[in-house]
Amino acid sequence: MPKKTDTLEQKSPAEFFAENKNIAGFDNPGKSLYTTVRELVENSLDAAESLGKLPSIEVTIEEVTQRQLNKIREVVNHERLDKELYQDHETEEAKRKRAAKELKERERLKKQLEKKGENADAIETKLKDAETKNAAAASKTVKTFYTVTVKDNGMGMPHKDIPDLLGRVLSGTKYGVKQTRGKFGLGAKMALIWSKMSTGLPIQIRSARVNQSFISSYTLDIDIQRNEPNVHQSKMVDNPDRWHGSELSVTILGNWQYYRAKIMKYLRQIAVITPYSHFVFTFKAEDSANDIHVVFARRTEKMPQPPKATKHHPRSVDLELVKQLIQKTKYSKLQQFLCKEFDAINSEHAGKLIEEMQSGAEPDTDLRSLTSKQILMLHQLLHVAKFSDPSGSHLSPAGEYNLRLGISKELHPDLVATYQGDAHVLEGHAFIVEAAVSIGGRDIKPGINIFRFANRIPLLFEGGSDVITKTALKRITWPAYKISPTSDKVGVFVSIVSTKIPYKGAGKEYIADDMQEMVHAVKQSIQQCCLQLKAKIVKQQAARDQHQRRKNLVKYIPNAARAVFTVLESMADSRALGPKRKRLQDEVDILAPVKQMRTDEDTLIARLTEHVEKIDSDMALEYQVQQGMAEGIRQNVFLMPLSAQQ
Ligand SMILES: Nc1ncnc2c1ncn2[C@@H]1O[C@H](COP(=O)(O)OP(=O)(O)OP(=O)(O)O)[C@@H](O)[C@H]1O
Repeated sequence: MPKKTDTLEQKSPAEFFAENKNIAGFDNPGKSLYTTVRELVENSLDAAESLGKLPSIEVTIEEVTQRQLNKIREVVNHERLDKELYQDHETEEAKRKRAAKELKERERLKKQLEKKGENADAIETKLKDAETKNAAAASKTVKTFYTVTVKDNGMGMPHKDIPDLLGRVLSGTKYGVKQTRGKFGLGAKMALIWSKMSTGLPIQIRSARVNQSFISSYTLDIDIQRNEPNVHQSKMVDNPDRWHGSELSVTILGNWQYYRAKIMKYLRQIAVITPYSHFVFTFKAEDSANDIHVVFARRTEKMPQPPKATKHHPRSVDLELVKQLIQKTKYSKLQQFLCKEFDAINSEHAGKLIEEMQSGAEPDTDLRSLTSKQILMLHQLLHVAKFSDPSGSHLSPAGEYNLRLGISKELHPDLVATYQGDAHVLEGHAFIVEAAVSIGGRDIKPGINIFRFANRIPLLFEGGSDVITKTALKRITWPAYKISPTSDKVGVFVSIVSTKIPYKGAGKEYIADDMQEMVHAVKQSIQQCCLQLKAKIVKQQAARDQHQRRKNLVKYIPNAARAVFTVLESMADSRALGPKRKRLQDEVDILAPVKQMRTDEDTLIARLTEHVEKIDSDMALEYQVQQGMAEGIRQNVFLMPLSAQQ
């Protein structure tokens, strides 16, 4: 029995997500800054790619101090009356103790670095870094705010839909069966909810559709209790240049200091997976000396074919979805409905399925007259009947070319191998796994460095539980491919695309490791890259061995020549030649040139060097021939004279 005081309450979706921000990746101010950038950038990429436009995206983060924020909000910045009331107040005694502790820590660090043999400049830089970190920690009670602005050249949003798209949680245009980065209709709204909770400032939007004569300009926030947009201002501004795209700007509480590395890593990885995009990133600090400006330039105009919307696969639909489809479809007859609304069912197949239902329904039964029982039977049958798998042709993987290009441009590895697998199926949704494995390169640490992507988004958090991390670390026998998982600098890049990425959670951080189909496809694609690398590594190793052998032989030539020449000299000098010595002299006749001083030590060195080089190139040729034969059947090429074409 509920207690009398128990009152029934209902929450709107916006309230739920405001109270459980971590579910959507807004765990703390730093992570919220990261997720805001990420959600806006991903919307921009979706918007440009769906138009078939090469994305050009500008990301700006501008530091806003509490004072500046108050000015924007028209709140008077008051002087503190009682300093002791404040968290950041430090007594003289506490200040003295902190300074002593920092000095001690500095000395300890200095000694440690000197012991490691670091030079004076490096020591000074590291001490400065440590001081900056201390200062950041000491000032952690001082809150910093940021205005995040992301501008794109995408398809823009219809004027009348903007309030709903950006001010109502769980509304969006990406719920269909199509590969998109966005899926939940949540990301941009979470940024708005966080801005409302942390600064109270609304979001600013400018947006224009292709060939639109005006630019929509909105200032809006969200009524969290009602899950409704709250429009402060809406205008249509002239668009003489026919600009199209969107620009969203939101001011939130954040922590650049702690999340700077993650944000930069995110941008760099998104540049790897979309080398056809152009990103301009600017950080405007309060002190302009700390400003950052980075351009991730477009390296190719070759964009993957955009993903296509597809139909629901019969194995992927639940009972509710079947009912919804029946309500929404424009088709009125059962047979038509089955073959038009589902993937993998043609008209004949639909007829057979209806017969198999044995429910009294006929191919031309009116859909709206189906009883609940008949719908139940249909749903059951869709999950037990045999259907061909979705083909995956509607998906848009990055492609081996783009993957290789992105990795080469950002990391400059010594070796890289790529592989794109066939389409596989998970709960009625097709997915494709692509992989690349690289060796060496810039900013890569010795060991296995994993880069995860899903629907061309980098995944940077919760890697430990992810199917890609677990497979790369536990299911690949690296030494079998002549790769050392501890001392080689190995980059493992895996990108999964699907109409439904099986993320754990709305934060889109990782894909679970408990789906056999996924585990198998990820493992296979990494292994295929490793096989290609093994062939290259073996060749490199053989070339290195050969080079070493030659080096060793050449190294001993002067000694050997000297020894041989001394022997020859003493033989030539010898007056008493026995019969055996005579025979040798007849057969080889090498002593005469020595006697006449036509052969000296240098001649021997030159001849020996010539001989080593000849043997070396003979062996190299033999090796090439063997390799050529080992690499499989060659196709004959027939050449004909140009005159034969007439
Ligand atoms: N830059 C943009 N250009 C065009 N449309 C946009 C842009 N940003 C957002 N939208 C529209 O607003 C909708 C809502 O965006 P939101 O980020 O809230 O969710 P989503 O991208 O659909 O899904 P998810 O929560 O998984 O990111 C999108 O579906 C899209 O239609």
